[in-house]
Amino acid sequence: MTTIAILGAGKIGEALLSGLISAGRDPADLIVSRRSPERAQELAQRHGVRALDAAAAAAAADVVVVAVKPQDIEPLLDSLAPVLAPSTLVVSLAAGLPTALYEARLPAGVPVVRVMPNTPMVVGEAMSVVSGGSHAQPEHLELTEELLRSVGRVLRVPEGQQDAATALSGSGPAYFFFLVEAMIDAGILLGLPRGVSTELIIQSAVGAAAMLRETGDHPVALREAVTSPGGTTIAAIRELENHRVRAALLTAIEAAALRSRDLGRAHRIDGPTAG
Ligand SMILES: NC(=O)C1=CN([C@@H]2O[C@H](COP(=O)(O)OP(=O)(O)OC[C@H]3O[C@@H](n4cnc5c(N)ncnc54)[C@H](OP(=O)(O)O)[C@@H]3O)[C@@H](O)[C@H]2O)C=CC1
Ligand SMILES: O=C(O)[C@@H]1CCC=N1
Repeated sequence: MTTIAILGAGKIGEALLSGLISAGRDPADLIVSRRSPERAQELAQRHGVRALDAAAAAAAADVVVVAVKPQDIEPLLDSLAPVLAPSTLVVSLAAGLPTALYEARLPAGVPVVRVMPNTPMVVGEAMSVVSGGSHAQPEHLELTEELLRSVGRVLRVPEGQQDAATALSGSGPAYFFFLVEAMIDAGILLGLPRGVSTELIIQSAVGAAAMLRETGDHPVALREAVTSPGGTTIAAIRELENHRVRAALLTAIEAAALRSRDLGRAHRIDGPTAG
């Protein structure tokens, strides 16, 4: 069986861990690592997996998933370099970090695949966007995609599209949660009990998402079908347009992509950037 080490089992790392276990992967084949050994042990006990420090976990694994914050990558790669060889596949989930950074810091020939997943992997509904580095062979991409398909959908893109993908689907669930939160508050403003407002909005979100996926209809057509002449929806849409919500989304998502690019640029490929 393939042994998988998740280095940095925080929010997205634990989401992957629980998604893989729910999808039927044997916990005996999974290892987790966190900076705090106590937190790693606690997580390991909760999921019935092993906890090791990063270097020991990587040495014992066939696939090393890197899920630390981009700011924490340098010391981690320094600790992994002595234990990794080209027989181990490195899968990076970190926003902004190019495969070239890993390739420069790890032994020659280690295959690296860059992935931008998202948290809905806890319910098997992730969107994961995958790109291979220069030593990644078709079998490395296929193995990565097989793992990620067990927790959702997978799309392969050129690495140059990863910052955009990060802004769209990596961060995307947060935009929907933000919208839902605001819509629930609107129900409170209108005098509904919070529980009622929450149920109305969540079911509307689930229903709208299911229609988008299952009908394949364009979002404009689906919105137009809700928007009766002289009715309630167009009154709300006028306010959304007055408040430039569409422009705000374009600017917000562009800001996320620029931030992803900057996170990558903060690391010189041949060594840490001073200051
Ligand atoms: N959250 C999300 O929705 C998504 C996040 N990502 C990417 O995933 C990465 C992690 O993000 P997120 O999960 O939100 O962050 P978290 O802070 O929740 O998790 C980061 C984890 O890394 C651990 N860590 C740091 N250094 C080491 C080390 N040397 N060895 C082992 N573990 C270490 C931390 O351990 P400790 O807790 O003990 O300090 C922590 O658990 C980022 O690069 C982000 O860009 C990608 C897609 C979506
Ligand atoms: O906010 C972040 O930086 C990470 C990457 C994508 C989602 N969360």
